[in-house]
Amino acid sequence: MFIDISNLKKSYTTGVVKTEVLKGIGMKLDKGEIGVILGPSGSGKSTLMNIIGGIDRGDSGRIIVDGVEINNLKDDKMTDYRRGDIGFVFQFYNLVPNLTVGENIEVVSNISKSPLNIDEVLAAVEMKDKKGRFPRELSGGEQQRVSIARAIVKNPKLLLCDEPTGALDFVTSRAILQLLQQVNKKYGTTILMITHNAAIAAMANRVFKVRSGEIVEAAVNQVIVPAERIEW
Ligand SMILES: Nc1ncnc2c1ncn2[C@@H]1O[C@H](COP(=O)(O)OP(=O)(O)OP(=O)(O)O)[C@@H](O)[C@H]1O
Repeated sequence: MFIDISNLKKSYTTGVVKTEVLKGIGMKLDKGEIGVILGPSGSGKSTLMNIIGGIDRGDSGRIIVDGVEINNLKDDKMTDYRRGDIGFVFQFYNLVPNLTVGENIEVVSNISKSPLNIDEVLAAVEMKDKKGRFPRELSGGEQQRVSIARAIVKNPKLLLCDEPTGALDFVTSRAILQLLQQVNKKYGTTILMITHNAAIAAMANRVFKVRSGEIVEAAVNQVIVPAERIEW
């Protein structure tokens, strides 16, 4: 198992109020698979993903990623893990506005141990001809392509996508999902994606339904639907 989580718990305390956000999560994902996390707003999806990505820590439980128990890592090792092994894609792209497309990718490539070739990655996301543009000169879908290129240039073991199509229309969303499926095939990158959209689950190997901090259903898809055939 590439991701193997058991009994993960997490609470946040605001003032005197303690909220249990993750109540004993268990989930598994194999190397090279696509996993989709489905669930309503506030159910704990981003908290779970942030813990898997080393942005946050669980209070208790076991979180093994590629054979390493990450919840016990010292801060500097956690930073190495987050920087080296994990690619992040968010709903609102988070590109640096005063850097060009190429430069946005270069800043990540420069601090990576074994980066992929920038032009190859830009070609993979069909943005090679826009390398010199600034983010404001791109559509939302194009900005998301660049943010995917930035996430994969470091050749991450795991690509974490939090609502990657949340701000995009249907056609653009589907193109982005197709791109993620292509990245998964071309580079063998394991992908874990959060979405509100149940239709997207059809392109995943495994689907995890989260409600109020618990996995209420974990399903394995026998048939993986190509993203271009998904409708909603
Ligand atoms: N840093 C924090 N401090 C306090 N409470 C937090 C913190 N982060 C998240 N929460 C709370 O934890 C709960 C789960 O939040 P989380 O962002 O994980 O949900 P989500 O399923 O990703 O929601 P959405 O789909 O709206 O992004 C929410 O009630 C939220 O208010």
